[in-house]
Amino acid sequence: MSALWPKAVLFDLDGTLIDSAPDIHAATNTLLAREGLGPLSLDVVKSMIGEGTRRLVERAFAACGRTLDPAELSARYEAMVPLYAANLTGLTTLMPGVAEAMQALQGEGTAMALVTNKPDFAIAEILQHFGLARHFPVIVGGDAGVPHKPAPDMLFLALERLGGVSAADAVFVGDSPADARSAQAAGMKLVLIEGGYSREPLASLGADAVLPDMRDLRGAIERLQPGADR
Ligand SMILES: O=C(O)COP(=O)(O)O
Ligand SMILES: [Mg+2]
Repeated sequence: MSALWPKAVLFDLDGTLIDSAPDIHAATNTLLAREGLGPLSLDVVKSMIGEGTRRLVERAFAACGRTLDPAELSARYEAMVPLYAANLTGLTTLMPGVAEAMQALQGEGTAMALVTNKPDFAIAEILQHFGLARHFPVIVGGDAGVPHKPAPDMLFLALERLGGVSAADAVFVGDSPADARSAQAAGMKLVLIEGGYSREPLASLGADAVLPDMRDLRGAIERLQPGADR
């Protein structure tokens, strides 16, 4: 890979680096059960992940026939935080090929950042647990104070914190429509990885590459280099 491109690779977390759905599923069903609701299946909860935990809680209650007003939703979100915080990694696994892909990029000196809609309370412990923390000098999480993906703002904030990398010199790696739309709005190259939590077929999202898993991430990024032979 050229030493000049890409200058940075930005990663999504849930459904891209980790399969966190089983722990999110368990916490969600505990929350619902307190009100005599649920349980929801793992696949249903997977389909609710991607736009942050508050949105997930709203969707979970809606799926049980409970439309929450903003104050009711805030109370349920506040109750979800300790439930999920108590079990962030017990059932969660690293997605295939992640460790190797991170190692390869790190070895080439590519700057990396994490850009996740996941709330901040959950991020550090998960990264630590899976040995990923050292790869991410920059983390933009769900409490960063800028609009969530699919808006491009979190990606721009990460590029700024990496020292002012331009979007044209960066690649975003994610699993969902929110990831696709944020990268496209930011003007970044986009790689989508199968096996995450997308509610839409990845082939329909206009990615520069769709990969079955992270194993060939480095090669796929190399092929996206402007001017590279296809
Ligand atoms: O918590 C979520 O809903 C999604 O998080 P992600 O942006 O890392 O996929
Ligand atoms: Mg995701």
